[in-house]
Amino acid sequence: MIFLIGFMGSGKTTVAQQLSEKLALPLLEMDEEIERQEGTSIKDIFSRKGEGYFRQKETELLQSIKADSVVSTGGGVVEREDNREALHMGKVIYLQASWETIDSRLSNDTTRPLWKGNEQDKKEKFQGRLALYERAADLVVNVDDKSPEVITDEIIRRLNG
Ligand SMILES: Nc1ncnc2c1ncn2[C@@H]1O[C@H](COP(=O)(O)OP(=O)(O)OP(=O)(O)O)[C@@H](O)[C@H]1O
Ligand SMILES: O=C(O)C1=C[C@@H](O)[C@@H](O)[C@H](O)C1
Ligand SMILES: [Mg+2]
Repeated sequence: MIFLIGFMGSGKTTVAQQLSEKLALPLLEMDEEIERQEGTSIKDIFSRKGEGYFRQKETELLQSIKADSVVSTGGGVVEREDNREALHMGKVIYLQASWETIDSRLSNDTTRPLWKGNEQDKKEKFQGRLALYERAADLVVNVDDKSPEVITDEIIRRLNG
């Protein structure tokens, strides 16, 4: 099992797809799976049922994973202790991106309910998460100024090395 963790916009979804193809493992995109189960968007789940409800679904899904696969997690998966424990069942890869990378990638994004407020609010959320990602990771891969292909190949090389 390979878990990709990292802040919103770090490239988990993009890289997980390529990684699953190259390693010939099934792909599980957690945000997408929750949207499928709930029959609506993450944004809508947050606004109708609240973040607590979403987090509960996220934990249940994580704890239900059995098949060897590449898992693209949601950016907030490291917030709960239960989730951090569940991640130990696999290799945890942290896609580490600078604030500048995240801010420029998400500049026009309106789909992520927790990417909101002024620059300061967003930056605080980003900085508050960094230590959690680092502590949860088996492998830290910096993604700044690298293409998804280069990142994917680096992960495979370092997993085998
Ligand atoms: N290595 C990269 N270089 C340039 N752009 C990238 C790279 N990886 C991802 N992107 C772009 O950045 C945006 C965010 O990427 P992606 O959706 O994969 O992030 P994420 O980590 O899954 O975010 P979230 O946690 O919100 O699901 C997308 O528009 C994607 O095309
Ligand atoms: O960083 C977060 O807390 C989130 C990231 C997204 O992947 C989604 O899981 C949701 O928007 C929450
Ligand atoms: Mg994603």
